[in-house]
Amino acid sequence: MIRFDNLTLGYDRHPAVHHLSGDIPAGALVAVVGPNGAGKSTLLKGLAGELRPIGGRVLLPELPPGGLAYMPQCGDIDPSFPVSVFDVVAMGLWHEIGAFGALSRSQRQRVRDALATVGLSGFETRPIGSLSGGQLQRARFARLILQDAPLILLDEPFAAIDSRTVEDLVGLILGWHAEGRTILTVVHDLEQVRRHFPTALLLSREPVAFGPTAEVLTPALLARARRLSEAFDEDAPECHIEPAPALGAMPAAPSHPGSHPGHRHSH
Ligand SMILES: Nc1ncnc2c1ncn2[C@@H]1O[C@H](COP(=O)(O)OP(=O)(O)OP(=O)(O)O)[C@@H](O)[C@H]1O
Repeated sequence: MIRFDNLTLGYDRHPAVHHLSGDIPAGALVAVVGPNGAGKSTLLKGLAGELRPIGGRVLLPELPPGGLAYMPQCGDIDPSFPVSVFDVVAMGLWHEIGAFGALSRSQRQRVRDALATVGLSGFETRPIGSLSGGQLQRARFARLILQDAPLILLDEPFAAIDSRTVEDLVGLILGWHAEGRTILTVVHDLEQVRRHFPTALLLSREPVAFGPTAEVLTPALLARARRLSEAFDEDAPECHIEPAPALGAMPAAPSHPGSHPGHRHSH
């Protein structure tokens, strides 16, 4: 389970996500939606530990090494770096082999299997910079397959990707969900969310709703998110609004035997 406890995240004390409280149950597949600038990427950065909270905290379950996989929108792979597709994907095994370890035979086979799963067999020796946008996204997913993390955070994984590749990548995500992993994905296309994601978190600087997708993506709640986003004062000096109530629609968190919430990012 992930617990948000009055979490406020931002940059130089300018808040981007205000007073988020509530629980995301273990095993949930959550689409994070909201207008541009709503704080979706900021929330994922906060969860990934890349951003310290301005206030409140995030509680994550105890995770094994490499147990949190975070795929930012971009910037995690430098296409000008002279490295092969195979080597980039093999980085998903870093938590098993360390920074300078050599791959065993079976690990090399797992890299090839992950490439086959995303439809990139035959691309092993290609320089990473020679891939198209969709092929690069497939390679990033292959790396995630190898990381094998119980908690997966994806920031707009379908941006500028053709519909066939989106379908393939959604299939992978649904497979991870069926395996019991917890997945939060920023998605812009609300039709995709309605079709594939059982739960949605609607953000607009502050939480608007969380729960079953059909109850979150209603015209009234989407309009409220738009209004909040338009009314937001970018120049507000620092966090001053009152805490929002905890999100009532958040499903109760199931107990998770063997997991002891670890305190992270407290402020
Ligand atoms: N590194 C940064 N430094 C300062 N402000 C930032 C930084 N990154 C984001 N922001 C601001 O925080 C707010 C939320 O941005 P964020 O990227 O989280 O929104 P988003 O919902 O992911 O938007 P989009 O849908 O456009 O990707 C915006 O006002 C943005 O300008």
